[in-house]
Amino acid sequence: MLIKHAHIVSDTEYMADIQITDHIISAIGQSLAPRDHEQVIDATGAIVMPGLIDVHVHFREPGFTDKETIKTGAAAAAHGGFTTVVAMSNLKPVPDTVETLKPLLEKNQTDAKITVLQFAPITHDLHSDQVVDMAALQAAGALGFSNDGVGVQDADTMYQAMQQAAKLHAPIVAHIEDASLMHGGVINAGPVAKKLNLPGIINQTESSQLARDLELAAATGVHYHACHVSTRQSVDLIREAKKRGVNVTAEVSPHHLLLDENNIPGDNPMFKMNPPLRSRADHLALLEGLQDGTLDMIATDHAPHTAAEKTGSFKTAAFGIVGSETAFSTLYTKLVKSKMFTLKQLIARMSTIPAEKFDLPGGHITVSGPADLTIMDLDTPYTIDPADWFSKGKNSPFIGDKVNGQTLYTISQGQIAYARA
Ligand SMILES: NC(=O)N[C@@H](CC(=O)O)C(=O)O
Ligand SMILES: [Zn+2]
Ligand SMILES: [Zn+2]
Repeated sequence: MLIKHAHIVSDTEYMADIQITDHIISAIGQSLAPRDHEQVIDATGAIVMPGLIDVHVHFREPGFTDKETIKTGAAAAAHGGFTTVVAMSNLKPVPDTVETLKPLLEKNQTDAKITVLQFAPITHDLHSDQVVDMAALQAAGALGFSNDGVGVQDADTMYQAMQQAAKLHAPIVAHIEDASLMHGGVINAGPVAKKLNLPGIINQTESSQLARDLELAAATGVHYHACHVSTRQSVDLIREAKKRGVNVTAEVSPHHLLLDENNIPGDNPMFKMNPPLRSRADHLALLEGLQDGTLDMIATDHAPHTAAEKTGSFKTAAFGIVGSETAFSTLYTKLVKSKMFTLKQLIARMSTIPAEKFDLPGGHITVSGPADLTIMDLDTPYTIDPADWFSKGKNSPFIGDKVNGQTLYTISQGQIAYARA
């Protein structure tokens, strides 16, 4: 395959042609000539960036395939420009043994045109007592360990898990939530919760468990990754922990970067997710944390649910929104076009940095590197419409928004995973 007239935006920005042989970038140069029978893509007017990488998606298979399957989730990710994703393990059965993990890993390969990697759980059945056999699950192919969906409530369980993971050089990827502080909350504790008469979730539900975990991470040396950071207190704790050398990385979701509780238009569960949209002050702290590197990367927390689960009230609807097919366009439109971030900074946080921190392929456009590339049209505005999506989940607060950033091609391991018709 030959990509002509590529405006490459990676570590540096320049014009070149890119030649792909099998799954590798074989040449980057000026006026490369097509080989016999070579497929030629003319990228004139678009940008070519390293394929996006999302370390936090929910594909719901096995167990909840009315919400999403590996096939639909991976197609949605490819449509969003992602060439590698890492899937969470809040599934049924939870892949907490080699017997349940193996078939899932196989299906991640066969049903996806992009690279789908997998976290195994930290504990059996996501309960807070018994740590899984991490060595066996890692040997079977798990990238790391996460109980995403629920916090690990017992400190000693987390401590033991971190000790095991540290030995294996495997990351602990934490959904940080002290269940005893939830009190049935469904929205951020604050003026909007009061106005809508809904039970609130205080910031300390997240930050108090994060403080515990950072102490345990410091003691064990494990690579500790904080999922969907949502509060200013968490940003402060991570900034301080990094200063003293704790091996911590953190992600923030597009919705927490783009919205806060003031954007919630009444009791509409399209705006319900865990952790919730926080205050304006929290929102600004997350943007600042992403800017200064306290928050390393952006991850979507793509969380599809059925239409029935996302209608009605905040009180009864499921937590979570989809993100794969809107992340790049919404972030590009609101953060880059407004000049808050440069395009290079956004791409670093959506590709280069997650690749580096989780030791994943891609993140750069280089000769001999993997042919994981996304060709993106930044010029043509369009309106976000779930009818265009591959995901089964249509639960998004961004429906109807006018954005720029439309994927033309997603090329994963040298193969076209998505092409705009
Ligand atoms: N984020 C959510 O609101 N929901 C996620 C779980 C999670 O990411 O914690 C889900 O699995 O639906
Ligand atoms: Zn979570
Ligand atoms: Zn999640």
